[in-house]
Amino acid sequence: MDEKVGVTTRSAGQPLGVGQPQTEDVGLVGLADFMVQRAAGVLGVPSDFVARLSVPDREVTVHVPVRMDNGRWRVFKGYRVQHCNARGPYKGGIRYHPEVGIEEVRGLAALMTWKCAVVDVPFGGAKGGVEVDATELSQGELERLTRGYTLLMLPNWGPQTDIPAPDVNTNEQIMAWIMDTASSALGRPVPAIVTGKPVAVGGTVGRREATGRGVAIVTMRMLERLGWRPSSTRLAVQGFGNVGRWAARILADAGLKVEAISDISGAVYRPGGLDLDDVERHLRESGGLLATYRAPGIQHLTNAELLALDVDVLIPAAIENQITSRNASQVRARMIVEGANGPTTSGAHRVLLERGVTVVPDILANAGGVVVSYFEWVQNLRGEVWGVGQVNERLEQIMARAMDDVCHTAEQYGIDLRLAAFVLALHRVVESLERRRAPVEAMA
Ligand SMILES: NC(=O)c1ccc[n+]([C@@H]2O[C@H](COP(=O)([O-])OP(=O)(O)OC[C@H]3O[C@@H](n4cnc5c(N)ncnc54)[C@H](O)[C@@H]3O)[C@@H](O)[C@H]2O)c1
Repeated sequence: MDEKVGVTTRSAGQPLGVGQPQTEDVGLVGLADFMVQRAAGVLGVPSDFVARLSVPDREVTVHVPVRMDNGRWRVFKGYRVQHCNARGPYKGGIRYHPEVGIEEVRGLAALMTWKCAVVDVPFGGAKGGVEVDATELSQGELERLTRGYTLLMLPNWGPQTDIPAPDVNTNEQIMAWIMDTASSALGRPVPAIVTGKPVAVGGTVGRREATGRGVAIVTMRMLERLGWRPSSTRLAVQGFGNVGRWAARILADAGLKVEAISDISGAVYRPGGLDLDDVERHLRESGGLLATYRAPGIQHLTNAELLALDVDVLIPAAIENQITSRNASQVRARMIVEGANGPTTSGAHRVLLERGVTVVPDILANAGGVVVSYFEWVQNLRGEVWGVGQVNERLEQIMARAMDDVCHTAEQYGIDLRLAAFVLALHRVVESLERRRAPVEAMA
């Protein structure tokens, strides 16, 4: 998945950037708005330019009629927001959620612009959503909804225009339906119109683990910068899903001691390190949750206790708003790598910085998914099929370079890594807009 849900503090109709956070605990989108404003201050970007970037290029609302299994029609509301394509085609996931709304989609579309710019892939930012509780639909209804939404959005999508991907409650199969619907409508195969597809229909190897691998790459890079030895670094990971599981596994393979992991049922902790193979075996065989895992030396904790464990690195990789101004002072890790989107609120971030904790921000740390989406798009456009070694090697190069760029920006301006990531992203977007519209004398 490319992106997942966040919270916004904007009120209806209010553009991005106007609603500066007033409260201590502003989450994902509100915090991003605020960071863009601050980044503009650091770079001296004029307010009219920021205002221009505070609203999306295009917002499309569609009403998708779907014949339900009982023969009756239902109409679902769907959105696509295209924020900015200064650096390349719009790119961003589609989420199916009953509470998805235009404001949330608008905020997340802008975040994609910044995320793609931080890792320097040639995409702009977009996001889509359909107001639906996907668990209430049969597979047939879900397929008809997806095909209907795709047909209505097709005038705005295309390999060089806007390329959707999975997000909350959408998956590889839904991307395959999108690709199939677009290809049928256009009369030719267009795999590059969507990423996150199954490998059998033009998806790429390495996509599933890409975000967790990216988290692991930036973590290792940061350890190197700080001079910490992997073998004496203790790690706790909140969330053992797509992102957390892969990050934990790859970092354990790199020699770190993964002492605690958690899922929605709670956390398991073993000082000295968990046997992740044994945990995986348990999850596979029981089809269950971590709360039922038993092994010698294992302690069961709550998620809140995991966040406060005495470890060196904490990777929150579950959901947003986990580290807030209420619990930030209890965090004992010296480094936080944000695998999830928006796990740290604005108030918490301030507390952590005051305490000298290094926070590797989400728009950098979890960008591995969109980087490998970019690889999928490139393979589709060129008719190539890359091996897993090539995908992982190029992912490593891009994530490591982005980490270095963000650290360099932080040093250059004497700012924290989150602000540095936004400064870098804003700089890249503004530069591309300016060069595209530069007057003749700027070419000298
Ligand atoms: N999957 C991606 O490619 C990707 C890309 C970028 C960002 N992200 C972000 O990473 C985070 C995790 O995504 P994922 O794809 O791994 O999701 P997932 O659904 O695969 O896994 C989520 C994990 O978090 C746990 N969890 C859920 N609610 C929890 C709670 N209240 N407390 C503690 N644990 C809880 C779940 O049990 C599960 O282990 C999200 O914030 C998502 O937006 C994911």
